[in-house]
Amino acid sequence: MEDATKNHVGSFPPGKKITVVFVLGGPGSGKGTQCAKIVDQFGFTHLSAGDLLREESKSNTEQGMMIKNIMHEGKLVPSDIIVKLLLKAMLQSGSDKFLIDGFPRNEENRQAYEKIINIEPEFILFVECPKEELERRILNRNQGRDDDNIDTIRRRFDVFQEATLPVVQYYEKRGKLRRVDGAKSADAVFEDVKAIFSEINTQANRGSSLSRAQGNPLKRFLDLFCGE
Ligand SMILES: Nc1ncnc2c1ncn2[C@@H]1O[C@H](COP(=O)(O)OP(=O)(O)O)[C@@H](O)[C@H]1O
Ligand SMILES: Nc1ccn([C@@H]2O[C@H](COP(=O)(O)OP(=O)(O)O)[C@@H](O)[C@H]2O)c(=O)n1
Ligand SMILES: [Mg+2]
Repeated sequence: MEDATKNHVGSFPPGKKITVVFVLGGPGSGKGTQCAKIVDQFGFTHLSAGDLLREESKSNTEQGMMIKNIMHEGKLVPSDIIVKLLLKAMLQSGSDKFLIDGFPRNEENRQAYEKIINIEPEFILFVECPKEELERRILNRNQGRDDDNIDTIRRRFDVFQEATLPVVQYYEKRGKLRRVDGAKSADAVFEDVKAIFSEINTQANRGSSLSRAQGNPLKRFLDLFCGE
């Protein structure tokens, strides 16, 4: 991977409110589809953890090859890698409203995010959909994805069940979960999504999501990952 210390990626302007929404749901539930609609209507910056990893996997490095193999197996990439990619993309975007799609997918992802980025999510949009429908959608997705084959799909379902659902429950216990029925048409799902996002828009002036007490996230990132 490119060494972030060699790039000036900037930092979040001090005092600026940074809004983060996590978007979770089974593989094929329509996370990416809804995120595109939210971007159009609410002006968020969409960061797909899977897309960032797919891009990184193209680099002709040991890490690129490792990511490619893990994704092909339907397993989860180590959290430090994905959190680094997310933070870099957030800082480079210059945006202050982020939809983080497909993250956190396990407890380790969640803890790494808290340690390194630590911007309290406004809420977690959870797109629910039955397994049979997920399988049907993925097999018809036609995006040429290496992991959209029946063997990998089954393993991704297992990972979702075993690793991601506990994270969903974690946020549910804290009153942060906003569920939508993803089995409806994409436009019908978006009607429900709109209602949820309109709610945060009207609360836009309620204090900062960014925990300033934690200091500059870029500095924490460099300290934690790049040593000296
Ligand atoms: N509500 C929906 N009804 C039917 N098909 C959908 C719906 N939402 C998305 N799709 C289709 O299902 C596939 C998976 O959607 P995608 O947004 O890539 O899901 P995810 O990002 O959760 O894996 C895509 O081919 C997409 O066009
Ligand atoms: N937080 C994440 C997100 C994705 N990934 C990897 O990326 C793959 C594809 O993720 P994705 O979000 O693009 O998949 P969909 O849910 O959109 O089908 C996952 O199966 C994992 O191998 C990961 O390791 N960690
Ligand atoms: Mg997706």
